[in-house]
Amino acid sequence: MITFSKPTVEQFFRTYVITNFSVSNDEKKLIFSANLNGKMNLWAMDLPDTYPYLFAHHDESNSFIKIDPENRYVLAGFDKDGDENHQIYAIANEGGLPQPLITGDPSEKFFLSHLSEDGQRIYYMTSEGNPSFLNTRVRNLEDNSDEIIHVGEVSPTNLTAVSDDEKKFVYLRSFANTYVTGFVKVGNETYSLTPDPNKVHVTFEPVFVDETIYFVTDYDSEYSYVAKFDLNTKEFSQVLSIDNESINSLEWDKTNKLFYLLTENGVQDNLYKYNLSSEKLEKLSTPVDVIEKVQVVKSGSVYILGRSATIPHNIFQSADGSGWEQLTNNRVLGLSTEDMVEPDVVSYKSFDGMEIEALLFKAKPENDNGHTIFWPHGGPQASERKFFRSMFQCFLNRGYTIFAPNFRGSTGYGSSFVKLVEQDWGEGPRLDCVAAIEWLFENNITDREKLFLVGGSYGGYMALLLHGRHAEYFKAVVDIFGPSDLFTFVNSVPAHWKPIMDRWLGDPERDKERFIKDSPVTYLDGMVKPMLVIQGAKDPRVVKEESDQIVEKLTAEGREVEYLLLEDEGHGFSKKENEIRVYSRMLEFLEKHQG
Ligand SMILES: CC(=O)N[C@@H](C)C(=O)N[C@@H](C)C(=O)N[C@@H](C)C(=O)O
Repeated sequence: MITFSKPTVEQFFRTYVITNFSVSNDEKKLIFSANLNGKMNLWAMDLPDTYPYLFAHHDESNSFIKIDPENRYVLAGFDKDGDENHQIYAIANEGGLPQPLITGDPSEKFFLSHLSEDGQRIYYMTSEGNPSFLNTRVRNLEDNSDEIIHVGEVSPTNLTAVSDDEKKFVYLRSFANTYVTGFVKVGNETYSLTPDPNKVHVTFEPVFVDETIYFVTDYDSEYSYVAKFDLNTKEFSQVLSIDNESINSLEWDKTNKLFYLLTENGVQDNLYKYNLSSEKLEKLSTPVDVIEKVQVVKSGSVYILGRSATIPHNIFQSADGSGWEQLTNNRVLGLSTEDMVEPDVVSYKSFDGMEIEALLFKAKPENDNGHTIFWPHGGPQASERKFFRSMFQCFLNRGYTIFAPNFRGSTGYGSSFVKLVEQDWGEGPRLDCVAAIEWLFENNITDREKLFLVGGSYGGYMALLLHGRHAEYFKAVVDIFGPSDLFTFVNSVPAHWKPIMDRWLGDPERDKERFIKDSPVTYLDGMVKPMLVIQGAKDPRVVKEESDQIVEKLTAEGREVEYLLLEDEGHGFSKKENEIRVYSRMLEFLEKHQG
């Protein structure tokens, strides 16, 4: 009989990511962004035909897709090599090469906010002339006029909703990830959507429904809920909350007068349907655990993009939220879901008794190499969830067990929990990681001599910090674009992040002692284990200098450090060949240091 060899790294990394999609009003065209041909491009399906064809070729990451309601053109945002300076392009309705529409100097950003119902006016935000707070402008496609309608001030300000008559505008102003206020502008009048904008809370997902603005907020609450602002009485009131779940997105079905609500519940999402007139809330079953986008079209059909731990990104459609048809067939080359690993959701007590949830991916006995990878997630105000990562499934297949804790500061566990990392990047979350490691040993999941540490972004920062302060736990460490020095990091982030750095991380002068204590570079002497550092040269969030400096300093001390720099990537690896290069190198590095 013919026997086949074990799956290769290449097999896992030939899985594609779908980052976004949009369906035309008539549901004849579905456009999605994916790296199907190795780089990120736009692909389309002429529904009900689900065979994808190349729709727009640009080889760059996409930030949005918007189809003209009259099907004359498509708008899309692209950056350059991961620099996140997204600009707005137009594509013919039949597809082709994107042509610049609202663009400027390559260092500027242009974000789509809203396209008018008739497809004639494009509302957008730009860094041009206001890099920290952003300005809002409207481009009229009929006469090509372009005017400013709002000057951002105080903090980054985003136009988030426009009424059908284009006379009322909702703006959100961010002071932190956990402090976002909303206000509506009607003529010369401005009203706060919540009773007191000076109270710390978030406001997002505003939707105009006749004379009411529905939105999501955690105003005076631990979990975010749906609230409304009555434009006639100017009154705020609560509409709907779901016990212990944070409502995260709100999609309005205009035809059936109902909302699709997406909630974040720890490591997975739930989808609900809420009928506005009957006030009936219905929980829907979904084909995936984590949903990244929901779109409801004119007919009332609902489309979702999502993934589970063993199911890569796919797009599904349902007539009414019950029963899903899978439209894309994105799968891992030659492997079934049974060949992969579904995580266990576990929890452990941290140093102060706080309960921390975590995902434990156990290597299958036939693959198990006895080693564990400890993975602190990025963000930090994000979480590790039940979503497919080709890197995880590949490493599991090679025999590594993976442990990913949702340390304090992670999202999905209420507003107070997520705030615990603010102005405390290096103490509480680090001790949660240390408690997790001890828990792995105590429960015989991991052998003391067989632990690796791998993390990206904030997870890379945590990997560096844990390495510097607790090197005894690890055999070797992989840092993927992690901040290495909080003093240099705080000054090098994108301009529109700067106004929120104080609440998020702190002030380098006021908090000098803490910045020193929590900066990985303070602990160079402790970084004695072999290390691999990976960085995208165009990363605008954690700039190349953050990795350069730690590599230079450790090399000067004679430590064992490998450095992989990718010239055409930013904060992530969007190009297939780069992804394969990065993860093959990581695997080689781990195998070399198994001992
Ligand atoms: C709204 C927003 O973008 N806020 C940013 C300050 C933010 O939280 N960004 C994170 C998603 C991020 O990029 N963090 C880096 C450091 C990481 O990936 O960990």
